[in-house]
Amino acid sequence: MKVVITDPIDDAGIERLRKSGHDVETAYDLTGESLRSAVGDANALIVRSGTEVTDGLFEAAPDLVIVGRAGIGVDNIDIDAATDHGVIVANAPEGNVRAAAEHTVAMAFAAARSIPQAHARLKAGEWAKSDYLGTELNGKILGIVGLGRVGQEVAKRLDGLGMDLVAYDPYISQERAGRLGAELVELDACLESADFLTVHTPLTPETENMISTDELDLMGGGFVINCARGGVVDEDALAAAVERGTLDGAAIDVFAEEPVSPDSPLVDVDEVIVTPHLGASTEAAQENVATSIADQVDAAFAGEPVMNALNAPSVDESAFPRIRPYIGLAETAGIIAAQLLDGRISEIEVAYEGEIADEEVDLVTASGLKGVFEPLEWQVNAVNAPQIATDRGIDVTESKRLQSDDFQSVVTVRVGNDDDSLEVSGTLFAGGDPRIVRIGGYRVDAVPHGKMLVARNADKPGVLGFIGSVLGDHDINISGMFNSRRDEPGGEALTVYNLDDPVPDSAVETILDDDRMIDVRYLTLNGDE
Ligand SMILES: NC(=O)C1=CN([C@@H]2O[C@H](COP(=O)(O)OP(=O)(O)OC[C@H]3O[C@@H](n4cnc5c(N)ncnc54)[C@H](O)[C@@H]3O)[C@@H](O)[C@H]2O)C=CC1
Ligand SMILES: O=C(O)C(=O)COP(=O)(O)O
Repeated sequence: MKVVITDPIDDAGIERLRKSGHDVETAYDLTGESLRSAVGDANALIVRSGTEVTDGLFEAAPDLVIVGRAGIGVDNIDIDAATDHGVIVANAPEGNVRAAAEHTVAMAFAAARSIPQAHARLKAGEWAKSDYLGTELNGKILGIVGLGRVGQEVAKRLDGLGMDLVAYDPYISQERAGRLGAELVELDACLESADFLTVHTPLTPETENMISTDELDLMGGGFVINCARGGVVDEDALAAAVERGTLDGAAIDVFAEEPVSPDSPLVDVDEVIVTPHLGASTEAAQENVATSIADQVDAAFAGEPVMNALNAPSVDESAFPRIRPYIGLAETAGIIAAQLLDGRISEIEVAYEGEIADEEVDLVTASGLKGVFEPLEWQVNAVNAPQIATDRGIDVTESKRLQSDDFQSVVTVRVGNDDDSLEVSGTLFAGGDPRIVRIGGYRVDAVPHGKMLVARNADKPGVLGFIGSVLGDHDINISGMFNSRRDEPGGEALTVYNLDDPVPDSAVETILDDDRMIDVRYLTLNGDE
């Protein structure tokens, strides 16, 4: 498989991918057409914050399976577009957290003691000792906006250095904040009390410019640190607030546009200290995120769960071996169900009975949907199947029942519309052998594989012989067959055939022409033609 890496990652990740046998290409600092052509035949794309992964890029890379972000922030990746194209987006949310937290602490000290400014003047030959009277962090109040992974690590470190903590994060509990020694407050209260304000939220429409002129005015002094994302703090407002003395200073690692223009007001104001997005740039962090992403790319190629997928159903690694065989079974049940129902499908139910009902089945359900959509020839996989269902106005439900009447576990895909509905159930026999055990109201025992014919007919003598002879006339060999009768003798019957040879339309028509036949469908599974 081909992996294209468009922002520098640690060699450990590249080596891991090469060891797995992938063709790894690096193509840094590209934009526009050259970026599009670099990813044209990629199966995986690995980026950091330097590559904008847009809808257009997905269009240019039709074979992409996964975009791996060797780091945390995914604001540079159009995840909706990825989902539309059936591409997994995964990040590495753990590996650089400590690096980002340490950089934040370093920036707090650097701003409080004017280290960069003093350093520059001394290097220029000036002994400016009397110009710098710093601020101690000890005893001051740290306001944290966004108490997630990085925010919490910052809290622990600065609590240990004698700061008092307040935090604003509408999505975490008071109890969790309390465990970190932080008082959870509203944003205004956080701003009013903070001597140092540090932001650690992702950049979203909600957080963009959430700290602007009015918010900075509430601080009325102190320092603002942004080692999260450019644009969470309004850059012009921040530069102006420092310049007019509303704030004592600021320390900024991330910018709305990167690389930041030398003309940016933040670069211009002396009391604003800046670093070029270095929060994650430690050896340990880079090795962590690069290897984490390499492993996830490998998993995606192998069809295994991608641990930090952001747009695909996630599965616990330890549970995956238990649900794995049901992924294919649900897909097969979906394919069969979709081909046996007439008319547009407007609802799909994926139902679980028995032991499987006790598992995390999001991925199995998504595979059932994929199966239903596959015969409709929509470009679909388990990533975009739920989205496709929503886009097409198809109601999807999932149901679970811990009891199963006949088998250890049964997965059923039911498709329906206003006129009709049809369900196909499957189970796994010992050794993981998939079997279809119910089609519509019929109990069957059919091996779902390759070329199949499903026939519904009046339960009358000679019908099976008739179908067999039509197939024989067309040189079609029957490798397996299961006949099932519903109700009383003389009612309706359903027969599932496994065949060695394809069935031409003419054979289906000849069979259907017989009065005793109700319906005949030729299906192919597992990519068979
Ligand atoms: N400078 C650098 O090199 C690095 C920057 N980062 C950035 O740091 C930021 C935080 O990363 P993590 O802590 O890992 O993310 P996280 O997802 O663990 O935490 C984010 C927190 O922000 C909170 N939040 C979301 N919307 C909010 C809002 N409107 N107001 C207040 N809180 C809100 C969430 O509830 C969550 O607790 C991200 O933007 C990430 O990209 C991360 C690593 C390195
Ligand atoms: O992980 C993050 O969110 C970061 O901001 C790190 O960005 P980078 O990988 O250094 O471009």
